[in-house]
Amino acid sequence: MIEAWNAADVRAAEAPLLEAGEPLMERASFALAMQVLADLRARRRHLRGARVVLLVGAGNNGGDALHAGGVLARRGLAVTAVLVSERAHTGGLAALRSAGGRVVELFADPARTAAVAADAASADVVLDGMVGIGARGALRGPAADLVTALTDARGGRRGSGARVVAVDLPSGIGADDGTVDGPVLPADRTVTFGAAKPGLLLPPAAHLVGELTVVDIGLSLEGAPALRRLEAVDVGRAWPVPGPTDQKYSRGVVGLVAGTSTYPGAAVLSASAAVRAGAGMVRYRGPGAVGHAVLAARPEVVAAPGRVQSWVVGPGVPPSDEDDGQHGRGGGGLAAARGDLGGMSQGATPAVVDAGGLSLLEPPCPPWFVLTPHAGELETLLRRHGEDVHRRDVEAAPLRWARRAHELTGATVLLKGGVTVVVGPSGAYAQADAPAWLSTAGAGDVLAGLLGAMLAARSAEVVERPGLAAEIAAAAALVHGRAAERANPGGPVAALDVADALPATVASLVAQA
Ligand SMILES: NC(=O)C1=CN([C@@H]2O[C@H](COP(=O)(O)OP(=O)(O)OC[C@H]3O[C@@H](n4cnc5c(N)ncnc54)[C@H](O)[C@@H]3O)[C@@H](O)[C@H]2O)[C@@H](O)CC1
Ligand SMILES: Nc1ncnc2c1ncn2[C@@H]1O[C@H](COP(=O)(O)OP(=O)(O)O)[C@@H](O)[C@H]1O
Ligand SMILES: [K+]
Repeated sequence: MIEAWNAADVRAAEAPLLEAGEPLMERASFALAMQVLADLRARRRHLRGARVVLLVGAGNNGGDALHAGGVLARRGLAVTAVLVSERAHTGGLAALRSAGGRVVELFADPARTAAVAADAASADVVLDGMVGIGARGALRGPAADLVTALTDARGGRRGSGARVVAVDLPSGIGADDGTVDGPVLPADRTVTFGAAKPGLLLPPAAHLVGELTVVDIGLSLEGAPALRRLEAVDVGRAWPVPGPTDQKYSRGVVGLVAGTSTYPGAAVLSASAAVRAGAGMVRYRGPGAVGHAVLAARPEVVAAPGRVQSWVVGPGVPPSDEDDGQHGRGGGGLAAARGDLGGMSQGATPAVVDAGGLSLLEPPCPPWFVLTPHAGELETLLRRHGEDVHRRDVEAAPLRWARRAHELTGATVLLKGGVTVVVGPSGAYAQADAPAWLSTAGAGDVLAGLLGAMLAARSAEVVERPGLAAEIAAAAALVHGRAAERANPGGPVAALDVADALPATVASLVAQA
């Protein structure tokens, strides 16, 4: 698991060590230099003569870059520091100069910005040390102009020309929330110190981080992290592997309220995913014609009422304001979902509430209800609660708005997207496991069925431990993303293929753990 800590927590953990005279900056910058050397060795035969440009701001982030530059210059690399501010870390500057590094005072001669950017773009490595966790707001002044010019000089493409290594974080991102309010230089790698910061894991900033390296500088961080990211081993270890005394009811029954005559496919996809994820049983409850389609695809599904350990409500059910009255026919669709959800809020059965189910919610909900909106659906849900928010706001600050939805409803919220953000009563997760190929119709229905099966398997525990639903939801996002990758590595996937890849994906996660 990757744990990410807010800037204030990192500073608080640094303070006593700095007071005790621990050389934190030396540790950080040495590790940074070693990472740069390792990356260079992988790309060229000789290090001598490789060109490194440091972009250096006024604070300790610039100090890290300058000290690392000193280490690299001593190894024979040609290092140039570009100062974007009048002030620069004194010790770092002295270290670089004594190692033979050059210094360009860009702040004193802004007309040179384009030329400096062109030179940096053709170097082997650019270290972005303009600001770290001490930044206030978007980059401004010469730093902002240099980033804009350098992004132009690289043709806007990451991976072309100089390799960009961000020091602690790509300068200008919101360290705690991943917001991007101005120019930011996209990194190929980010070397972060002490602990990951939430902004490195959250979109939109997460897309500018590249490969993430966390350097241990000896901080002891206390309390709960601001954000977590599950890794394969966490999910494999927690997977409910059946034992010799298990039977279908102990493994969990998923009740599926999904699909209408207009959208029967969603029910098929959710049912397939729940069956393929190892549910003990899947019960379908919905319009008869849809039930026939579900049974034709998955004969394992049972269309009779009975015991249920988790509900999945809403895939393929249009929101209530689109309901034209036909969806309630045949004892299924919206009418069934509405009746079921009302009863479920009172009971103690976990539920996944997706798509049209979201419009039926009547908060307060228990934390074992997991809402699974995409950004557009979250906009609708939040606006119904009086928030003046648009989809673009949700996309610009997903953790903030997922958290708001959790506060407003009481439910656990899984916000779908390229990075899936989950917020529950004891913390938040950000999962980035899925290839972009997964953004295809029906993928969300598969996630709903998969999550339903995972909640059903640990139904009683999910109700007892308020934070568990979020952990399971984050795990479902990981499994979903990995199944998409497994279904067709590097290429397009269809939603049903993702469901079909679940058994092998789960087997490999369990085997690795
Ligand atoms: N305290 C320490 O000894 C350690 C600090 N570390 C480094 O120190 C960094 C934090 O250092 P600081 O607290 O000095 O802060 P930063 O270096 O992140 O930035 C602060 C400086 O940047 C300028 N600035 C702020 N916002 C700006 C903006 N929007 N546009 C342009 N310039 C802006 C201000 O002049 C300010 O002095 C961490 O990110 C990390 O890289 C690491 O070396 C670990 C140890
Ligand atoms: N750019 C992306 N990269 C990776 N996964 C994505 C991306 N965009 C969306 N997804 C994932 O694809 C799925 C789409 O779900 P959803 O929007 O509900 O589609 P549908 O309603 O058609 O099933 C979600 O699991 C989401 O997290
Ligand atoms: K930086």
